[in-house]
Amino acid sequence: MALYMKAAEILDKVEQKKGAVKTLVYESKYQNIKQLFALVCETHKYSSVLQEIIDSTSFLKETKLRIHLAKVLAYDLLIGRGVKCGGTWKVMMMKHRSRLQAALARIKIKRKVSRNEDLLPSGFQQMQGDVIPRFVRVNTLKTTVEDVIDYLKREGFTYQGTASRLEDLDRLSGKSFLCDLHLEDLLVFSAKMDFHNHFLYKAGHIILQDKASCLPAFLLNPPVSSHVIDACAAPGNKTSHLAAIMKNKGKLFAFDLDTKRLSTMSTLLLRAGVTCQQLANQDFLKVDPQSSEYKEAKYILLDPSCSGSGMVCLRDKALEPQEDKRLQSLAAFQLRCLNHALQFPQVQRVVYSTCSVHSEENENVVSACLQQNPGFRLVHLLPNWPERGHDPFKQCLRANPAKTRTHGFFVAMLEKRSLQREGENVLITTTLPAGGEEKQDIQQSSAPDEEQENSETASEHPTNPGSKKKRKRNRKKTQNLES
Ligand SMILES: C[S@@+](CC[C@H](N)C(=O)[O-])C[C@H]1O[C@@H](n2cnc3c(N)ncnc32)[C@H](O)[C@@H]1O
Repeated sequence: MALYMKAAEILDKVEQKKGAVKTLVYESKYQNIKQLFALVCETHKYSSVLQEIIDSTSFLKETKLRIHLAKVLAYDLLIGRGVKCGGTWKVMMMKHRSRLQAALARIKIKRKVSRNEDLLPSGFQQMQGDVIPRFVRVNTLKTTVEDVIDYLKREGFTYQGTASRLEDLDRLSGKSFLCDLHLEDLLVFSAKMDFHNHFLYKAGHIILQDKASCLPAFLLNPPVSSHVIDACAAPGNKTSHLAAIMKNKGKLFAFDLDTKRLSTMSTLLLRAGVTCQQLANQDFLKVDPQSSEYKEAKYILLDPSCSGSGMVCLRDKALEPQEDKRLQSLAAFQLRCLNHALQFPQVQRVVYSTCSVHSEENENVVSACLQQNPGFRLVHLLPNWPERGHDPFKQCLRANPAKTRTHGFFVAMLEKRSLQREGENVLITTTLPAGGEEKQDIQQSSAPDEEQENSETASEHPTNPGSKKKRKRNRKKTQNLES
C-alpha cells in the first residue's frame, strides 16, 4: 500500500511539473527506490491510456480513489506485475478487474494494435529500445577506482577492462563491468544492475550518476584549491563530483532555491565526504557577483532547471506541443542565469548544461548569451565525443541513448576571451579508447590580447593524455573498503 501511495503522490507532482521523477523518488525516502522509480515511470508513460481506461468506466466514481492513485493501481493490475498489496485495495481492484481489462481491450481494438506497448505515445515507443547502462561514478574523495574494482571482483563481479567502443557497453550482462571509454572514474554495468542497497553506495564510495551528468564537472575541471560556484546545485551530484576533482580543497559555493532539495543535498554530500562546500538556500540570480566573497570565483557550473526532456522516462510529455510556452519561459530563465554567471568579475570558465533535448534550452540559450557577452567564446569540447551540438554549435556536446548510451543531455563551456592571446592555439585532447589513435583538436583563437592570466590552459586538462595533471594522477589507495 505504501508503494502505491508514494507512487501516486510522486506521479501527481511529476504531472504538475513540480519536479523530476528521479529527484522526487529519491526525496521520498522510500526504502525500495528502484521499485518506486519503475512504477512511477511506467505509470507516467501509460498515463494517457490509463486516463482513457478510467474515463470509460465507473472506476473512479465507485472507488472514490484520487486519479493518480487510480492510475498507479490500474497500471499494476493491467500492465505491470499485478496488484501486489493485500487488504481492501486488492479486493477493490479484483472487483473492477474485468471491467478495466475490457476497457483496455476496447482501446486496443479501436487502435488496431495487439500489444500494450503499441498504445504508448510515439515518443515513448521510440525509446522502448533505448537501454541505458548503469553508470557508477567512483567517489575519489573516499576511495579509488582500483579499490572499487578489487572489491567488486571479490564479490563475484567480472571486470572486463576499459571499454574501447560504445558497443562494448551493449554486451554487458550479469555481473560483468567495464571502465568507461571517456571518463576514467566511471564504471559501467548492465542496465539491470542495482546498487541502491550495496555497501559501496550506502557508504558513499560510489555515486549512481548517469555518464552525461558527469560531463559538466569533468569538463569544468576546477583546479585543486580554486573557488568554484555551483549555481543551481541540488540534489548535488555534480557538486560532489566538483569536490572530488578539487580534492576537497578550495571553496565550493553551492546555491539552490529549493529547501527540501538542499536538505537532501546535505545528506548526500555528507555521505560522499564533501567538506569544501558552502551551501546557501538562495536564488542564484540574486547572488551579488561583486561581493568580496566571490572575488576569486573563476569556475562556474550552471545546471539550471530545464524541461527534463532528455530523461528517458519523461520524453513524450516534454515533446507535446503545449509545452512550447513552458519551454520559452525555461529558456528565458536559463539565459538570465547564464548571463548572470558571466557577471562574476574573475570568472574564466562557465559550464552550462541541461538534461533537455530542445535547442530552445540549449544552443539557442548559448547563442543569445554569446551575442550579449562578446567577451566570451565557446570551448571545443572532447573532439571524439560522438554527438555534437546542433549547427553551428559543434563545440558543444549532446548526449542521447542511441549515440552515447546515456540520457539526453547538452553541455557547453564558455570561456573568457582574454584568457588566450590572439593567434594562440587552444589544444584540447581527449582520453581515447584503449588502443585508439590519439586525436587532437586545434582551435584557432581570435581573442584580443588583453591579459595572459590563464595558468589553467586547456592543455592542462586531465583529458589531455600528455597533461601534467594526468601524469601525476596516481589514484591513492585510501580506506580499506571493508573497514
Ligand atoms: C537540474 S536541477 C540541478 C541538479 C544538480 N546540478 C545536480 O547535479 O544534482 C536544477 C536545480 O535548480 C534549482 N533552481 C531553480 N531556480 C533556481 C534559482 N533561481 N537559483 C538557484 N537554484 C535554482 C532547482 O531547485 C533545482 O534543484
